[in-house]
Amino acid sequence: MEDTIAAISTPPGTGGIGIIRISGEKSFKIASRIFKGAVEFENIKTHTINYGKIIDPSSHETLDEVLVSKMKRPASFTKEDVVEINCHGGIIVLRKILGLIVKEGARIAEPGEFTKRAFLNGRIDLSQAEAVIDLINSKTDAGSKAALNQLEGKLSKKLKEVREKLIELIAHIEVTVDYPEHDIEEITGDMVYESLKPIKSLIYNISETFENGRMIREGLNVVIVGRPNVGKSSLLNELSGKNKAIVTDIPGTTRDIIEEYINIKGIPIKLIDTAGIRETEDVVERIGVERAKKAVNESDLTIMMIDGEAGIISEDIEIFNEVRNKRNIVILNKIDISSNDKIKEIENYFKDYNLIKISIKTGSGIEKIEEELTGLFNKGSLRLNDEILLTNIRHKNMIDKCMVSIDNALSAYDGGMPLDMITIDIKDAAYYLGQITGESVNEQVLNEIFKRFCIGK
Ligand SMILES: Nc1nc2c(c(=O)[nH]1)N(C=O)[C@@H](CNc1ccc(C(=O)N[C@@H](CCC(=O)O)C(=O)O)cc1)CN2
Ligand SMILES: Nc1nc2c(ncn2[C@@H]2O[C@H](COP(=O)(O)OP(=O)(O)OP(=O)(O)O)[C@@H](O)[C@H]2O)c(=O)[nH]1
Ligand SMILES: [K+]
Repeated sequence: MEDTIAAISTPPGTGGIGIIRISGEKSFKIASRIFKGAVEFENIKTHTINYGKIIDPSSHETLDEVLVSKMKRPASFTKEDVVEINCHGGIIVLRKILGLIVKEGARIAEPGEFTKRAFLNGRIDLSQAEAVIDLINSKTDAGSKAALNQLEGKLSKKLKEVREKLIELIAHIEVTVDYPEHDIEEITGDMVYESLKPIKSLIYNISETFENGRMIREGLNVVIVGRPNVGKSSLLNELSGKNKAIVTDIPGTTRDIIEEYINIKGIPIKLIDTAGIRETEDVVERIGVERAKKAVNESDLTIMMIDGEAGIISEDIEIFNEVRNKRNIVILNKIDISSNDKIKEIENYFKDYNLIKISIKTGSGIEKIEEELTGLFNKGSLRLNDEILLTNIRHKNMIDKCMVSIDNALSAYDGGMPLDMITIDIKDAAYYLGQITGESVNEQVLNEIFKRFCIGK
């Protein structure tokens, strides 16, 4: 018999209500021992919520006044008998009740164990279980929508279809190879080739969605660079609408990297304000400079800022040299106090680049930056509702391995290999898809995945 598991499923700390969840064969028996309400627990109807008290049967001490829900298997999250106790939120009371439940025969659940059981008992597949983690951890609206889509099984459904097609193909080849005398229609190399081609393009298309998927999950990485005092911190503050970065008129006040998540039309953007890329004798600042260079290398876009009042100086050019080969936009700031000559000079220097003129002080031009940022993302049209989106690097790796296997099968055919050799690659392809849905996944991968969950999930 599987252990009966229990955990506090609400976040640590004080809240209005705290929920303890119990799952497994003993959960109803345990609840009967500790719950006293108008109706005996065993007579409570499944999927109802009931008022009563939690009383320690050995000391007769009342621990809390609660609402208890009963969910009879298999119609529960884990597909096991589940009891949920809604307590008053204090951690002391919650721990006391959890202790009592353990004394009565349950054990404390490991992180993610409820969800792991939901997976092992077949209620959700592996990619859906992973979507639960993503949903919990999502930082933005778009990120949580993508996770919810995955939780609803859109990705799984597609991949299962493809995997079934591959398996049918393998079966057909095996019958052809092993029982040539049977009167089923024999499969030819050409037929295998023709079946694999559309699968390859489908897998390729799914793989391609990862670029957007990653951005949705993690946010677009945007790094702001420029020499001291051009207005980097001011821009970060303006775009984020908060006052996180320190704005001063002493050059070099941004000594380190400041990160801020913002949301423009539902698109998550991680803005990074740097100390500027430039050589310096100051040790503290030099570390900042190294980190700035690293941030630029990892960014999806860099915003290079120029001070329109001061015009271009050699330091601007040095900084621009670090980012000119990256995806970038150039911002001419402080147009409110820039002379026409300086503006012309800057326009001329950056005539082959995307130059946006703004004044953070007056607010002019800021919306052009926002358009530029959202435009990067799927050319501005974020269609999340019905699209499959790969957001998980593990899934992306498996999809790519699947693609390589299909490619190998196709080139094995081109190279005149016999059908039974080609099936080896097709089997690999099916195996990799199964690694995403959990149909061919091993214990170690499972443990890796579920340990990322929080306790009580
Ligand atoms: N109190 C509480 N809230 C919660 C959860 C929970 O476990 N407990 N969930 C946990 O993550 C999420 C809800 N997800 C759930 C998904 C399926 C089932 C469930 O019982 N499914 C059954 C019966 C469905 C039905 O009655 O139609 C099934 O699929 O067989 C429960 C919760 C979020 N909120
Ligand atoms: N007139 C005018 N002043 C601005 C504008 N944008 C920023 N400033 C001012 O320029 C000064 C420097 O701005 P910051 O945002 O601190 O510049 P920074 O690039 O982050 O500076 P460091 O941290 O030194 O690298 C502040 O006094 C701002 O108020 C603008 O559009 N017009
Ligand atoms: K600053």
